[in-house]
Amino acid sequence: MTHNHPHGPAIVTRGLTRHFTSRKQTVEAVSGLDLEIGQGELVAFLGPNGAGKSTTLRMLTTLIPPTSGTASVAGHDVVSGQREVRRAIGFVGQGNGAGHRQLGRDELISQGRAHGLSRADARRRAAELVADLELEAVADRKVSTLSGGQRRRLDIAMGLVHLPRVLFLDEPSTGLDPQNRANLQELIRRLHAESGSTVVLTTHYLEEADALAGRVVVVDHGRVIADDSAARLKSGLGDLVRLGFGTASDAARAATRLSRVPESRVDVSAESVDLRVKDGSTLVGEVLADLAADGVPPTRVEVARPTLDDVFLDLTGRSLRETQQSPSSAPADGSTEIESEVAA
Ligand SMILES: Nc1ncnc2c1ncn2[C@@H]1O[C@H](COP(=O)(O)OP(=O)(O)OP(=O)(O)O)[C@@H](O)[C@H]1O
Repeated sequence: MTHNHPHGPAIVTRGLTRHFTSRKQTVEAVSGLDLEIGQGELVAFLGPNGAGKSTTLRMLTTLIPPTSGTASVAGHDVVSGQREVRRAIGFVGQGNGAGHRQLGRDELISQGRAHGLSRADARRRAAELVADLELEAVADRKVSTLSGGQRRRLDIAMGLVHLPRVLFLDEPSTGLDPQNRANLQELIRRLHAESGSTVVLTTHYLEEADALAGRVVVVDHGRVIADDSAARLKSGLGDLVRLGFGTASDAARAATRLSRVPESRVDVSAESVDLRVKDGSTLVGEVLADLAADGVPPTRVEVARPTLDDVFLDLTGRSLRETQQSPSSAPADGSTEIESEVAA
């Protein structure tokens, strides 16, 4: 399943903005989004509930028009070239696209027919997708009997029936258990690698953005607040060395000492001092020796690699985890955390 792409980026937005007015109140769901996504990129839009991720996707997939600004997808304007955009894209929304008493395979065939394939081509395409996405166990069961994870896989197959050049997935793994979420992520990764399609997904799972996307666009209050690879976003922040002390005055003395560490940031809170510094795990030995020499050895030390949540916290002053409403919110997000107790 590879494509011959026309030249130019897959997605370009300029000042893309969408307002909603309800009960005389105007909500600026997306405010002046400027974005360029190249062909073949896998991009995650990461942000808390209400950040504007779905609204952005709904504009890019021509479901709603922008209030102002422009967007083009696969070389076509989302307003004047709505039909062409629709032909070029696949969209898997938050709800289940498949939800009938039909068999999974028949759903796929119907979808192919809806995209203008002949019956024979639709059958062939459905068979291809069943094989590619390993949907054999799903294809000959009624859609209504499938588990959440199986339905999401079938939904994705439905979005791929017409070989879209750009695939949009709105919160593909919301509501799935960790195992199904991991399986789905693996499917998306493989699909992206094999098809060469551009894939844009939204998520509020930190570990999903971290694991899946070459590029993470962090969105908050309708604006892009960061846009880079997860690795670069995190390395820009530095490791966190958290030191605990017996008393607040020891912590304050240690903080004064630590403020001399080059290219670092020090925050004191009661008996605890946070040192943000690149290569914290390498530096920690030196830091402990210095503090011991100054007569303020810490009673507790933790070194944590930065997470995308730390990036979000640094940018907004809020934790993405705290802003999540999902009850099945993600566990640890792939960071390694080394913790060691130091004898007082
Ligand atoms: N049809 C609508 N009418 C009024 N307000 C809307 C409408 N759709 C979205 N909004 C508002 O726009 C803002 C952005 O919503 P959007 O659904 O794009 O956020 P999101 O980042 O996708 O959130 P979630 O992660 O919860 O899906 C929110 O304040 C939301 O309440």
